[in-house]
Amino acid sequence: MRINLIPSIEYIKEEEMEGKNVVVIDVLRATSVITTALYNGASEVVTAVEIDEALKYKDENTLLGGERRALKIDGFDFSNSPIEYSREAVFGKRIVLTTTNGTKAINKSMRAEKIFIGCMMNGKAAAKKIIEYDKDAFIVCAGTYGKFSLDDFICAGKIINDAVEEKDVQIDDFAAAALLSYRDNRDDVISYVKNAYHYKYLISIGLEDDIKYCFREDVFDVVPEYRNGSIRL
Ligand SMILES: O=C(O)[C@H](CS(=O)(=O)O)OP(=O)(O)O
Ligand SMILES: [Mg+2]
Repeated sequence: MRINLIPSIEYIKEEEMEGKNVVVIDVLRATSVITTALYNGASEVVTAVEIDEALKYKDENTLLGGERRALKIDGFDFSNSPIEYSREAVFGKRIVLTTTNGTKAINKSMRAEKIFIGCMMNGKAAAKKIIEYDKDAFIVCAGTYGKFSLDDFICAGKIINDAVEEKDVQIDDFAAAALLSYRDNRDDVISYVKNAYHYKYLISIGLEDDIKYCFREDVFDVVPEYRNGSIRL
């Protein structure tokens, strides 16, 4: 089995995903939000690319979350801060999420056989999941505004590290670079991520706690999966 890394949305070739499994990563912060919400008992997460599309889902059992320029959208229940998606807030609720990068990366991965949601907090579980299926897989980094982003890259490195420790898999050179970056920086991943544009932007608007939250490793043993229009455990 082989794991290839797609470094950002602009590198996705949708036709290459046919018959492969995919782990989509947007560690800051969409896939960290999805994993947190489902772990805390949300019934499902539906992704919407546009704000108007998300608003159409609103009903008494549905909460809207997401961001534009990393800020809460008018009329929405949550921003894109995973810390807001507590058990008290989301248990039994459907969440509709629209974000700049992560929900687009999920949408562009629809042709894959299986679509899993990965982040630092469920990295080991996500690695085990792709190994369990023993099928060629892509790790898709959402990136920021379509471009490569260090935060997703090091998270991919963590998942690849966990996968190669589990099984002797082949990896492409992007995956090897991510693996080396993770291994060289695993003792202080946040110092590595400080070099990322997106880190600096989130810090500038006061979201340091979100970054610390998202870079905790293996605190959730669940792997959300997209199936038939929504993401569930
Ligand atoms: O909320 C986030 O962290 C980003 C927003 S942006 O890149 O600053 O516009 O969204 P995401 O889709 O989770 O990367
Ligand atoms: Mg992001």
